[in-house]
Amino acid sequence: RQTGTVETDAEKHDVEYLTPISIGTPPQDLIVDFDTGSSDLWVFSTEMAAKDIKGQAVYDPNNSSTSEKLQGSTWQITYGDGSSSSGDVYLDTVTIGNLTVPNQAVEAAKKVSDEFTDDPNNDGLLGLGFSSINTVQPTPQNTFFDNVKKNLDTPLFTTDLKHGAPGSYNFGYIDPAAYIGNISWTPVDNSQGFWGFTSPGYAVGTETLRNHSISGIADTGTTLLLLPKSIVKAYYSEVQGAQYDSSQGGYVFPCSPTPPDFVFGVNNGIVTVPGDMVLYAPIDSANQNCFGGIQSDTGIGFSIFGDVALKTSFVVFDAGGLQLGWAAK
Ligand SMILES: O=C(Cc1ccccc1)Nn1cnc2ccccc21
Repeated sequence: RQTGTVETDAEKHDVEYLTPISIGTPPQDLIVDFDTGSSDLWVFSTEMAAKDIKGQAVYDPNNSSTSEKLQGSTWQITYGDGSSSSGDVYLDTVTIGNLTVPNQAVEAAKKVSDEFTDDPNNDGLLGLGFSSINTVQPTPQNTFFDNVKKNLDTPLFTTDLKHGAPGSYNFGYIDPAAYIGNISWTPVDNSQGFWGFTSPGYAVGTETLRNHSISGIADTGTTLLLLPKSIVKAYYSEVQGAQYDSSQGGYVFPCSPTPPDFVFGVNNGIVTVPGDMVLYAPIDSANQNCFGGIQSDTGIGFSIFGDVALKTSFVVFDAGGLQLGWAAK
């Protein structure tokens, strides 16, 4: 039985968290976005057109003595923000920290959309969602976590994302030094392939929790906290000068004073998103107005507890108990 840990670095404004992995023999090092909101492990590869690669590291299956083409298999994924990629599939050895999976499905990109080409630091994605939504055809493949979990002390991983500082993903154990107080546990609905859960309510600032069921997913691949329009309006009604700016595609408000905290329930506990985390990023060079870290989930069909929510907490993604644990830190 094993456990593992790997450090993840926050990009500017914590827009994404990038984590090192190794693929093949000899090991090829890439840095990818660990994404609990999807379930494909795909990487930039030597099968792509040179014009679509701008600074990323690429996986070369021909340079790995352990790669084996999964004949006839292809993949194609489109994310909620419209970005997309596609290609073919190899089985190869993948190592994260001290954990190795010998025959992991590695999805080699042949095409990626501009959002990925224009993100030089990101060499691909490692899905940590449920394997039921893996896009490989004709036979969907297992995620790294699904393949490694039989070797783990316990089938869970934890996230400890931070604001503008390296965080960590741990596999197979809960580090008691990584959080304070108690872990609030809530059941996971994985029927859509996501780490879905329902929060019982929310509060703005120091008010008492309002009963309002919020069904959403814990998604490290989404930057912001995307909530029902009514809650977003209630929150920004308490932020001086806040307004919906269609040119920015969301609520913006003066970067000072610090806006109120946003609190959401997890079972009988609460998670507090400090006001200064709702100040997602300045939209002008004078840093006068800021884009909000809380925006509407309209059109998605569920809420998304992205990095703005996750980086406030130590979160346990427990596939054994099919539950999520949230703790302060
Ligand atoms: O796509 C989204 C956010 C989103 C926006 C609008 C509707 C639904 C969801 N997150 N995401 C989760 N994993 C991702 C991977 C790449 C890009 C975005 C990714």
